[in-house]
Formats: sequence, C-alpha cells, structure tokens
Amino acid sequence: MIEVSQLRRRYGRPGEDKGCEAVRGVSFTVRRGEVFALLGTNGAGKTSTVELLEGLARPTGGEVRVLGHDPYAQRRLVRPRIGVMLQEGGFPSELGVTETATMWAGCTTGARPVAEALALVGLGGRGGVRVKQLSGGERRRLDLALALLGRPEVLFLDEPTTGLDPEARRTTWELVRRLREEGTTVLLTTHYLEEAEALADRVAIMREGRIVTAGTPAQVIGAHPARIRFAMPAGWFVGDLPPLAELGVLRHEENDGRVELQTSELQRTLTGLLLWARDKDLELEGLDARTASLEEAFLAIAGVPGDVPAGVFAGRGE
Ligand SMILES: Nc1ncnc2c1ncn2[C@@H]1O[C@H](COP(=O)(O)OP(=O)(O)OP(=O)(O)O)[C@@H](O)[C@H]1O
Repeated sequence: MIEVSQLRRRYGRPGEDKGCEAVRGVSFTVRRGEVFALLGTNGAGKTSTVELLEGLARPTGGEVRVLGHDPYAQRRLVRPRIGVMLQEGGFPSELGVTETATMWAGCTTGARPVAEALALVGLGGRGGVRVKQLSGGERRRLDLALALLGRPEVLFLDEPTTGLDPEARRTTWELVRRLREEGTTVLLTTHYLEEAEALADRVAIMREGRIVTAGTPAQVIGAHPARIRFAMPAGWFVGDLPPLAELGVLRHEENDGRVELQTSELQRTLTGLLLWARDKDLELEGLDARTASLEEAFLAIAGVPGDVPAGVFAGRGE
C-alpha cells in the first residue's frame, strides 16, 4: 500500500546548507491492513516524511508510491482513497462541528454520513457546538472524524492522540484496531511509546532524518537487554554469585546492596540465579525480572534521555 525508497526532503533551495535536509534516505513498505508507526524525538523527520506520503510536497530525492501511484504527481488518483489527520487541522473556528464535517464531506468522494463519522470518534452529541468551543482533545477527534469521512484505504495519523485524556486515547486505539480489522492500512506517528506498542504491527525509529531501527515492537525490544534486580542477602556479595558471563549477563551494577544484571538471555540468567539462591537457601528480596520496554529501547536508539522533550513518555502507566 505504501512503498518508500531512498526518500529525501530538503527545506530551502537546492545546494543550501545541508542542515536543512530533514529526510535523508528513508526506505520502508507498508502492507495492506498493517499499522505502521514512525517514532522519533522532536525534529527527527517524521512529519516531513509523512507529508511526502500524503502528496503535500515533492521529494527532493527517492521515490514514494501510495496505492501504486506517486501521491504528488498523481494526486487525483491517490487523494480520494486516503485519509489524512494532520497535527493541526486548522478549521474555521466559528463553524459548528456538524457544519464543519458537512463542508468537508462536500469535498470528499463517497463520504460516509456525517453523523456516522462523528459517532465513530465519540462526538455524536457535540454536533451543534462551535469548533472554537471544543477542548483540544475534542478537536483532535474532529480531525480524526474528517480523516475517516471518505472511508480511506490508507489512513495517515500524525500524533492522533496528543491532548486526549486516557479514556479518549483508548477509545481511539479501539477505533484504529477496528479500522485495521476492516482492512484499513494505517501510518501513524506518535510520541506515546505505549501507543506504538499497543497498536503497531511494525515500528520504525527515526533519528536525524534516517530510520535507525525497524521491526515489530517485539523485535525492537528484543534487541535490548532485559534486567534483573534484587537485594543481595546480608553477608553475600556479587562475587559469590555463579560466574556471571556463564549466566549470560552482559553488565552488572551494585548499589547499596541492590544488584542489577543486564542480560540478553533472561530465562537462562534467571534460572541460574534462582538455582543458586535455592542451593544456598537464600531469599532474594525485591526480585524483579523484566524484558526491556519499547521506551527503554527507544531511549537507547533515538537519543540520550536529555534529548527527549518533557511529556514524551507521558502516555506510559496511565
Ligand atoms: N517548513 C520547514 N522549513 C524548514 N525546516 C523545516 C520545516 N519543517 C520542518 N523543518 C525542519 O525539519 C526537521 C524535521 O522536522 P519534522 O517536523 O519533520 O520532525 P518531526 O519528527 O515530525 O518532529 P515532531 O515530533 O516535533 O513533530 C526539523 O529540523 C525541522 O526544524
């Protein structure tokens, strides 16, 4: 449904400063019915890439095909079959919700009934309200309703749940899952890693205009070490543990009697540790073993924690 090959996008005139190259050779494909998430810190190049797929700008280099066509040069063929939810909808604030959707439906080929689109996003009871009176989250939902009006085969969602409360976010997730079950292909950008983990069949992490890692969330997470934490029993030391390398431990740290082991073989390391503790008749207080989260993998791949803007991970733990 989407094929992107060596895509490049430079802002400003050709030959100007290289620093304006926001997309630097991005390649990926998205199959029918897949949810594909583009992740990355602010300025990584996600929106610049998605805008090329939406046909809003011409690439400086490389190729993009959506539904088999060039979305910029063959816009007439592509536009009726895609739905686009931009970061900023920018609709006239004086119009009512139903009026806005009706106006948009008038420009949409084969639009579904306005009431149906509003109901899908939970705005069924807000039709008479002016756009300027909607909350930020309700405006995002109106943007989504408009993107869904044309029953798109490919849906582009640029940070669709920013500003939504936890309940509305989960309702949106349910909607995206339902659309996927019906065969809609979804390209999503998000700062909420929990959202990517919950929705995406595959993710690609961008940094400085390039895709640095791609795969299923499990593959991306699997490439990062799992952790085991416990308190060393009184009178025992890390040196008393079985040889850590033989247990598959990559790194270890000890702080105030709390031990953390990092391992790429969680089961083997944990089994070795527990057999040792049973053998010595010891209780490992505060024992906690877990695989890396997408958030940890993201932080390791996309930049150091200080690079990540505040609020980026606000979605976790809701
Ligand atoms: N219209 C523009 N003119 C010049 N530079 C731009 C323009 N739009 C974006 N850029 C630059 O391109 C780079 C990538 O921006 P982009 O908006 O694609 O990143 P993003 O990953 O979507 O970020 P965010 O998560 O903040 O939305 C940034 O350095 C940005 O400053």
